[in-house]
Amino acid sequence: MAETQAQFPDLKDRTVLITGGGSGIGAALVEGFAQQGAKVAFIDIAEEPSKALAARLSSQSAHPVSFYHADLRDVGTIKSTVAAVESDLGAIRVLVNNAAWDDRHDIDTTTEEYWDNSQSINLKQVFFVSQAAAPGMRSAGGGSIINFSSIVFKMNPPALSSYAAAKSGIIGLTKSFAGRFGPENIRVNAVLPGMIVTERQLELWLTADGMAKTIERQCLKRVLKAEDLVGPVLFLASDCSGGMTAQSVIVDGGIF
Ligand SMILES: NC(=O)c1ccc[n+]([C@@H]2O[C@H](COP(=O)([O-])OP(=O)(O)OC[C@H]3O[C@@H](n4cnc5c(N)ncnc54)[C@H](O)[C@@H]3O)[C@@H](O)[C@H]2O)c1
Repeated sequence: MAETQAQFPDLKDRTVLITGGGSGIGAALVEGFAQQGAKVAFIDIAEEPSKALAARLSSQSAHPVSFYHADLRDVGTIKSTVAAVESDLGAIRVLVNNAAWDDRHDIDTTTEEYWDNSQSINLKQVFFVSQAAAPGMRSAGGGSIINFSSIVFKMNPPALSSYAAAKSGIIGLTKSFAGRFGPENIRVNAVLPGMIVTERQLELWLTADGMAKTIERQCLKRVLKAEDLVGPVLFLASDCSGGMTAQSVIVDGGIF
């Protein structure tokens, strides 16, 4: 359940597309926007959890929540899926580029194939989903694009070089897109989460010791969860942040 109580009336009936909405932070965002009465579409590669999420939320939201199964590593698939969302729900006014793959790898043994695959999900698709959604936003009079980066690239992570490169690349991409699209009233901002405890993170990467060390570095002495991203993203999506673009918003409990 998304925890934010805030209401952003301008988001009601607005078409919102969230990539990687089937689990983790993306799923909390799907729920958060649905609670605002937005028309929410999300893309994911994970069929079962995504279908279950869409079914659960559709029964309790003003509009049905629409799941589109797609592999974002394929640019043709991105184009056809964005076109399908627009055809079903109208021009996308809010795009949240949330999907990613934070796999660990050793620099010495990383292959070209691994690198290309990692960049295609962590960076390349952010460009092409935004490129595909922008013309509709432009025709509709404007919009808001929110790109998920990470604080991790500032922390010298030894086993995340490709992911860190992509996440820092998203900052540059955000600023370039903001410059290009600002005159068309399309705002583009980045969000940099810190350690966000999700089921997947707990399964794959997080240990009790690692979590304690991160909380030690945070000003806020508690675990941050997916729901902690909902309020900041709703704010960036809403006209309440209408003067903000090209910015990086850190949500890390005060590490930076
Ligand atoms: N969880 C954290 O601690 C943390 C920290 C910093 C930044 N972030 C960023 O926040 C965002 C969400 O993080 P999360 O932990 O919820 O991520 P996650 O890995 O749990 O979720 C990503 C979603 O993207 C989907 N996805 C992966 N590959 C795909 C593909 N090829 N096509 C379509 N969908 C695909 C997955 O199925 C999943 O539902 C990511 O951009 C991540 O980099 C997370």
